[in-house]
Amino acid sequence: MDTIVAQIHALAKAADEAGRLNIIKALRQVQVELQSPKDSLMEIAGSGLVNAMLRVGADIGLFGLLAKSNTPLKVDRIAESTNASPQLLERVLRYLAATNVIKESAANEYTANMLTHVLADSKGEAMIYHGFDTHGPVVQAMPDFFAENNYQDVTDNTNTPFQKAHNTKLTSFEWLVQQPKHFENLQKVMTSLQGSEWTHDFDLLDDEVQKVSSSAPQAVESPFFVDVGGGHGHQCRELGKKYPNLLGRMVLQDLPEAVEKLAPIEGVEIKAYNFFQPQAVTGAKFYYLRRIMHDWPDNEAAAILRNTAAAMNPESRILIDDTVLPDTGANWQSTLADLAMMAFGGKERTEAQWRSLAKSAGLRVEQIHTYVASTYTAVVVLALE
Ligand SMILES: C[S@@+](CC[C@H](N)C(=O)[O-])C[C@H]1O[C@@H](n2cnc3c(N)ncnc32)[C@H](O)[C@@H]1O
Repeated sequence: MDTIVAQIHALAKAADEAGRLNIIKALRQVQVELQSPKDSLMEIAGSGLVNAMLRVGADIGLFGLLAKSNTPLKVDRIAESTNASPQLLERVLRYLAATNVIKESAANEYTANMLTHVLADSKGEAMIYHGFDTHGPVVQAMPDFFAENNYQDVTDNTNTPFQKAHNTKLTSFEWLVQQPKHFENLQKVMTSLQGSEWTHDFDLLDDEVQKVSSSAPQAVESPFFVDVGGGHGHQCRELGKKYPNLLGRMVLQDLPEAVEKLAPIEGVEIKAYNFFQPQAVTGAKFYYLRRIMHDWPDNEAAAILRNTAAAMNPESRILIDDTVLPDTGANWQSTLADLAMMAFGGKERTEAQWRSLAKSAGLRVEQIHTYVASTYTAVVVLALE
């Protein structure tokens, strides 16, 4: 068995990203095929428990404790540091080790594994809380919501499982900005999803950046890149690192609650902006919307695009950084993302859906730059019609 595992590790190490994902897909398939009906039913019975125990682990600081320790820790020592009883811990830790969240090193003794380190990081912790506190109740509400709404598609973001779960009439973002802790977790989660891969081999971007003088930083009156709904500004930072000549010509926009307390970012003008209002930065070369469109139903998504289009000149382009779903065979990650977006009124879109959305806002799809083929992640370039 160890030889097979070592061989799989070697294969994954030699593979590119698509190959790595294919190996995981094959392993999941093998697991399903090897499971007896009893195994499968037990797994279904326990679904949700891992998330609850992850939340408990984060609450008591378990992952940070294990990750920081150079040696394995006995349960009694963990109990002292966390104020949880050793008896409770013994049972919780045993389960977390059995589900590969932490590693059991000896009887009643535990250490961190790779996953523990991911969860100990502040972004991992934000994902635990976002998944359990914000998204978890929404998932629970989905079956009853669908039944009450006669199993119709979710197209109105004021009537979704989100409102049912959180007992609110507000849309998801209206609610989130009133819940600073939840909103902060979402922003942190966003900084952990993807880096600047979208810039790789993107000829349009490279060509346009070339045109920007590489001499002294220029005034922001002629902005080049506007990150609309850019959260904590991680994309502007990445772009500034890759293309220092853009410093001084980038603008970060997001809701006041997201940007008002943000520390300054070198070379980036930070502006509070609601994308349902007219876009005040006119004539920029690029308006970049990453993971924005998929948060909204078609009507709202078209309104955002129309507000942006009204600020564009014929040379301007909108860069939508999102998923382009394939017509068949979509993988579990993208289908999961689609249902997760549906839960508050958003959706992942196929190429035909992107084209029709662009047209409805007076725009045309000029190019689709797919930068991670295995996850269908692409920059959809829109120009004025
Ligand atoms: C899913 S996050 C994506 C953040 C960032 N673009 C990224 O890819 O990491 C959605 C972003 O849209 C922002 N947002 C939501 N409603 C907005 C609005 N009406 N105007 C401007 N930004 C908004 C949120 O604050 C959040 O930062």
